[in-house]
Amino acid sequence: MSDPKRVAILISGRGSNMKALIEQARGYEVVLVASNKVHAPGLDTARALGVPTFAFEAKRDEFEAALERSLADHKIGTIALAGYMRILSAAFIGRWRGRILNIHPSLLPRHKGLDTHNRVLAAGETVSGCTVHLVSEELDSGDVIAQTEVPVESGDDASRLAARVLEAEHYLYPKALSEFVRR
Ligand SMILES: Nc1nc2c(c(=O)[nH]1)N[C@@H](CN(C=O)c1ccc(C(=O)N[C@@H](CCC(=O)O)C(=O)O)cc1)CN2
Ligand SMILES: NCC(=O)N[C@@H]1O[C@H](COP(=O)([O-])[O-])[C@@H](O)[C@H]1O
Repeated sequence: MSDPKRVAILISGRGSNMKALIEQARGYEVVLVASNKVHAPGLDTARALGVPTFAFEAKRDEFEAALERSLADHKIGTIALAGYMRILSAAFIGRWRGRILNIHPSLLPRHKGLDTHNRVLAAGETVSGCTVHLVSEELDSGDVIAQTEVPVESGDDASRLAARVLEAEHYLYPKALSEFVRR
């Protein structure tokens, strides 16, 4: 039987949000870190923190089928995407509706998709931020769970803004997940 408090994190890269979710876990347990990239640096971080990992490189459907077997084996009830750089299939979303969260580095619904910080700067925004949202079939369009505003400062480039927003993400995501699993 799956348990909403048993969380799997999906990553594709360094996983700094994954590290924050593991280290600041309150009211939930991260029991698996999974990746579609076998050399994702975040996998080493997870192992160093004592969290079991699953990594497999395959076409989307094949990866998702193997992932779901691992999720079932670990009795996962909630999935947290953390820099997972792949679109989840509609079939997967349908089976996990309402149980997948993601963090996005803008104030959704503004600036969905990739290259977010450059687009925020190009739009002349004075305030940016990050959003924890439910994951639906349409990219970055699920219900908003939590948001934090972050100022855009004069002289910001994408890298400086990204670093400021990432700091806010590392606070927002664990807090939002802790409240989500208790809802
Ligand atoms: N079905 C959904 N899947 C995902 C969502 C979502 O809202 N619905 N959120 C994304 C968010 N994201 C990163 O966090 C993300 C955004 C865009 C892309 C993307 O365009 N990927 C391309 C190429 C990826 C690759 O190089 O393999 C693609 O999948 O065609 C990825 C991630 C996470 N998934
Ligand atoms: N659209 C998704 C997206 O842009 N996600 C962003 O990728 C970074 C991953 O960092 P991390 O791997 O260190 O957590 C984070 O800033 C996250 O918001």
